[in-house]
Amino acid sequence: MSNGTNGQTTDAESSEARNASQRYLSTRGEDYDLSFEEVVLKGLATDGGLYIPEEIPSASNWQSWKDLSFPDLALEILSLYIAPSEIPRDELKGIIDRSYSTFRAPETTPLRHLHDNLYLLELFHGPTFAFKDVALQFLGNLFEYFLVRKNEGKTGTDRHHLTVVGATSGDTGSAAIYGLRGKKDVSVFILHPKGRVSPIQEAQMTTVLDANVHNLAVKGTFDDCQDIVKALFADPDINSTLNLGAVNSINWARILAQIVYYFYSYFSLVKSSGLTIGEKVRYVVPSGNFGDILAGYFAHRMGLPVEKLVIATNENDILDRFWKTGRYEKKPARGPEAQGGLAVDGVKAHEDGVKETLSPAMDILVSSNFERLLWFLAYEFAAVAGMDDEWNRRQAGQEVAAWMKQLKTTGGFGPVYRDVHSSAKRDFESERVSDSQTIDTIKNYFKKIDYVLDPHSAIGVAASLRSLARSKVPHISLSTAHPAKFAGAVDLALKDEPGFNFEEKVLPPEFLGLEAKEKRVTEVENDWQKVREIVKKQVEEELKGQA
Ligand SMILES: Cc1ncc(COP(=O)(O)O)c(C=O)c1O
Ligand SMILES: N[C@@H](CCOP(=O)(O)O)C(=O)O
Repeated sequence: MSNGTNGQTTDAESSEARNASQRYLSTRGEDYDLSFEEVVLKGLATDGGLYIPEEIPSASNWQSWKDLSFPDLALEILSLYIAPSEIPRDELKGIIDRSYSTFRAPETTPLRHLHDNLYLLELFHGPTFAFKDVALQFLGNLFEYFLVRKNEGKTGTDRHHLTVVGATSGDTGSAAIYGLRGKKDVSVFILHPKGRVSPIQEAQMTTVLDANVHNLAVKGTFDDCQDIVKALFADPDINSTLNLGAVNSINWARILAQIVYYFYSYFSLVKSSGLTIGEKVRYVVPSGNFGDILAGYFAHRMGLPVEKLVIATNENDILDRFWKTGRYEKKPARGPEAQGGLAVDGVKAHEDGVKETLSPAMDILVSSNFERLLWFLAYEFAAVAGMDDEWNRRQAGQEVAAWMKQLKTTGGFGPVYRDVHSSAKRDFESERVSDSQTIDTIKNYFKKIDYVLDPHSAIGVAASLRSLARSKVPHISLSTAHPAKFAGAVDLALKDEPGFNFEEKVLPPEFLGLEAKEKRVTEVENDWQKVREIVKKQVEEELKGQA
């Protein structure tokens, strides 16, 4: 283990200065006792696992945070996971303040009352109009902070250069690019599935012409892009020579930053409704890679009064099927969909099993962050045996490693032990929403309250309505993107509605003329070794230019 503090302290000293919630381990058990800086810069663990804190901190004083601004609340929450010996509090505050100064809404993530007990948490007021900005503005500034510190007094090839590689189904890519464009000592490579992101999302990424930004259009699906990224991280050659960094939600900092808006929206609700602090609410989260809702799980475990976290999937429903059956399986669709034809809803399914839906950012077959939840479930299961913490952690790591191996070799695993499934059902419920239900929801809310939902947020609202039929507590439904990013789906739902005009009602001035701007993008085969060569060559050129 390295000390992660620019050589100022020994390993033992820096480890001691960190609480258990500020020390990190891998979900597959082989990597442990890492610092926050190490896990942020490494992204993916050496054993292929994802980093998690050794312990989720209990925030006994959370109620005292009620009147804090978004950045001040972020400082309180993030400080529990980042030791001041790693980032002094005033410097962490500086990083946070810079990150949220770019948001258009004064509250950063405003809460809107839709009707009755249903509230919408608008997460799309950042630079790229999607919830990813909340974490990626922070991560971009965090990378910069670590690099400036590492490179102090260094010149030429002695400088630490970070090569960021990320996979996107549309939103992570542009948010990462906006968070990292023009930053010193960083090259960014974003892989998107060619033709499977919306035209605005594609333009947001490819019209950024900064020299350190590279868009790669992969002939394949989002899962193929994600697999290529993971294969690059697993390759010792490129990983160590190019210092790979992750911007996807495999990077722990992504999950961490998202915990903040669960608390913030709870306090907004307390202040704007009759809710008494301490009463329970439900959060409903449009889900794909399981990163957003996992942040809600952390908030809940830290003490936030959550009755249930409701997972809302589109027709790519691996998560929904797990909650219903206890089995986690990619399982290609049966029937006409499996032949690549049109299914009931007009949804196109590809041979690989991924369906092309109207909510493309959630067209994901394998949800990478689910692995983090599995670790906590396996830990809880192991703890029943009454052994010590170290034993429980080892057991959890072994269990997760075995499940992941089975997923890789057979395409699925399960059913998991009954107690593991029950623990998952204690905290979560799930709903699957079809394309036609998505369209109906967009239509209904436009007619009912003159509000335009994007298709992903509409999935959350449709799931919320079902959940409201089971529970009377207030529901906070997460709105994950601005509707202008998904003009096709919105237009399909609303084009015949009297009074609807996309340009006037939906399009923000920032998107005007975007698609006509100059673009830069490279088409690549669905082959990780070919991608590796492109990345290597490009970084070498950039480094030569700097030497
Ligand atoms: C607009 C939008 N909604 C929902 C999701 C799903 O979030 P998660 O992958 O964190 O589950 C994504 C992307 O992942 C997204 O871009
Ligand atoms: N929907 C995402 C897919 C990548 O997920 P991530 O949260 O792991 O980065 C996207 O829009 O790119």
